[in-house]
Amino acid sequence: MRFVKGHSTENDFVILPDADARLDLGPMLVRWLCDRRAGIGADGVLRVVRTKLCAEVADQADEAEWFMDYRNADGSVAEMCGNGVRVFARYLVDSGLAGAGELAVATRAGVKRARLGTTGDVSVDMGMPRVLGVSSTTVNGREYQGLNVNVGNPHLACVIDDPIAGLDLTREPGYDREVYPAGVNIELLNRVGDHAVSMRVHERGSGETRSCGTGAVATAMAAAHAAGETTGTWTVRVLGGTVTVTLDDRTSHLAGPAALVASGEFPAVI
Ligand SMILES: N[C@@H](CCC[C@H](N)C(=O)O)C(=O)O
Repeated sequence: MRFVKGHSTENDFVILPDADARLDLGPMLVRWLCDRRAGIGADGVLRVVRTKLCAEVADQADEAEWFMDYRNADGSVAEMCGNGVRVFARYLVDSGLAGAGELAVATRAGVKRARLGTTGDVSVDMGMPRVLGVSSTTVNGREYQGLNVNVGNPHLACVIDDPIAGLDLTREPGYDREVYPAGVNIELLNRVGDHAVSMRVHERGSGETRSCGTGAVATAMAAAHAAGETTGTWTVRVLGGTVTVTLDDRTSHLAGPAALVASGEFPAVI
């Protein structure tokens, strides 16, 4: 079985080319692929499959030839992955499955449109994030209030005064399971300058990661909200680099690097 390894700002993925939907991608295989000691190692898996062959997204096939079938490191399925969709687009272009320019990708959260050249950064239209209210999280015994934002997947983004560098995110932060029955991605952020924030994230299904694209959009939304703004461009610094989020009154865009770094093979039966 062939794989490609890619990342954006160190949020890393195993990419599995499966154009004809032949692969039975169960949670055990995903967990092995993502295992950093016994497997290949990644925060998640991106299966590359023809949209028309996947019943759950076949209605998007007229607009997007390829479906990003995203899985978290624990084997769970998620609706959307902002860094993943940019790495996915880079893979499609670099492998000749799509041309550079604007490129539609089917996801469980609907069609996303990426824009990229033959090299360089990838930008994606992430849609309008939905602010659903406020909620709170408990990290290292401290409670923080934040914004409940849906970016296709669920987020709780908290602007905090405590320095995020001092937080221990090795364990899952506490959250309100009535508000988030299917789990949540939790971002903690500090303002670090004019329209600039620094963010750490604990991802549902993957633990602390070095970046999260949907999390960066939720973060920009929370930072804008705290500043009394609804539009604008935000620099979001993460442990693995920097991404940019632009909010306008119709949609949001996420831009930043996306790179393919290795390829190889693993046995079909592991
Ligand atoms: N890292 C991703 C988000 C991946 C999915 C998330 N863990 C979830 O379960 O919703 C990103 O870049 O957006």
